[in-house]
Amino acid sequence: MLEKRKPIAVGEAVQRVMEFAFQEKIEVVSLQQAHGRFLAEDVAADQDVPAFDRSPYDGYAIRSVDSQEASSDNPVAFKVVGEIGAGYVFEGEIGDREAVRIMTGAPIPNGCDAVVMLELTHTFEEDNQRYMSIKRSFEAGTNISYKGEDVQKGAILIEKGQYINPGVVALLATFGYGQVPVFRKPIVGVIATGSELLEPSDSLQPGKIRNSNAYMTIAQIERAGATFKYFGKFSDDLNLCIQAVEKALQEVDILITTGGVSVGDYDYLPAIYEAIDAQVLFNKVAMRPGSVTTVAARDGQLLFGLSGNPSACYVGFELFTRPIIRTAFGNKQPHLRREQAVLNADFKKPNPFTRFVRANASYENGQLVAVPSGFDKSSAVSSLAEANSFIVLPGGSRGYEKGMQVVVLLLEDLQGSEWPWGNIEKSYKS
Ligand SMILES: Nc1nc2c(c(=O)[nH]1)N[C@H]1C(S)=C(S)[C@@H](COP(=O)(O)OP(=O)(O)OC[C@H]3O[C@@H](n4cnc5c(N)ncnc54)[C@H](O)[C@@H]3O)O[C@H]1N2
Ligand code: MOO
Repeated sequence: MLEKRKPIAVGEAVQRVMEFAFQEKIEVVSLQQAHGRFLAEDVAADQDVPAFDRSPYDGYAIRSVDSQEASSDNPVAFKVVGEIGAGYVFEGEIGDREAVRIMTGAPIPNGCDAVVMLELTHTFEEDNQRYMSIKRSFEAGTNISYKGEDVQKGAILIEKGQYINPGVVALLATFGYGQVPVFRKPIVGVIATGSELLEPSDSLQPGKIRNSNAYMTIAQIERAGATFKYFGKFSDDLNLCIQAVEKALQEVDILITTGGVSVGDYDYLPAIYEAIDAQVLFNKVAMRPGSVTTVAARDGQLLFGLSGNPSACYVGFELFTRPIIRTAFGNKQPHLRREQAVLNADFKKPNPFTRFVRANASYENGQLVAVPSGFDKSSAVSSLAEANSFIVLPGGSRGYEKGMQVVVLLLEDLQGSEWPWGNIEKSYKS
């Protein structure tokens, strides 16, 4: 049994977890299913884009040399010798003062080197022949989208590990990826423990509370990009919990439990880890909230014992579980993005341990400004909805004042940070 708990630094705890980073696994999905996934190989351009010189406008393709004498006093007429829409190729040859009617996206006919926008032309017919005239000259290259002007063949366009956003989907489609290799999502199991727990649609009863952690954690798992599997809530019964954990471990890559990690009579997590022969990596971290966060490993699987207190559970997930999920996606920056911000409110609580204050960070006059998002206790649920960041307040101080420069960790920024964040636990004053 775990008796004495010695807190370790947050940085040390993160490192112990990261040593269990996954072997990346790859699967192939259809392009329609690729959004929100992480690309498992570099995408190189195997063709130029555009693949041929093309017209960016509806108008007439001409040889610029034929337009040189045109002016408002001296319109020059061109014989219209053909028409070409997007998707077709003009096969003919064009001669002196001849033009081809061309649509946006159509390839520039051989011999032509400029496109005149339709609005700048006048058309007429003579002897059943169509003509168009212009009142000014055009340089060679006017209104031509050149082959390769967007992307040149051979360029690396997207690197392995990149999050697939709608723009990446467009590139994948452009380069022929009907099927896309992506990193497999780890399956993260969730078990809530506590005899006090009701499910969200249950009516409240004396002494009971609704289980918010399981659903919050499920949402965090999805935000991190993984798949969840919910095994339900279990009352504080050691044998039931051991069975539930064993069963869940057969079906998941990572298992999260919430609650039962402290020192209460019914806090069974330490006993569960012992019973299933899991190796505890740490069971106390010098942080608030989430000091009780416990992580264990068995046969390469990680078990996250997150706190029952909602804010502590939330913070434990973001600091320790999220980066493990992100490394499974080949992400070299799996940790929350670190930024500097101005603290926009006094924070007068003494800080024995490094504090991760749920906060709202936004730009004001080009400066990132962070303000605590509500009630600051590890039991708080109300401060989470508005939180898009954590303000990091290193331990060993009696409080912090409005206007100070602080480190913030951004929760919703897809572009993470590398480890180390830098020593975020170091006092701001020294
Ligand atoms: N004597 C000590 N008591 C406590 C210590 C300590 O060091 N010595 N640590 C405190 C700290 S810090 C925290 S954080 C909590 C952690 O407790 P547990 O993680 O063991 O969680 P529980 O005791 O099961 O529950 C704590 C709290 O959270 C509520 N809860 C539990 N599950 C859920 C859920 N799924 N959804 C919403 N809320 C939940 C539960 O009812 C309790 O109120 O321990 C301190 N105690
Ligand atoms: O684990 Mo607790 O969150 O330090 O309050």
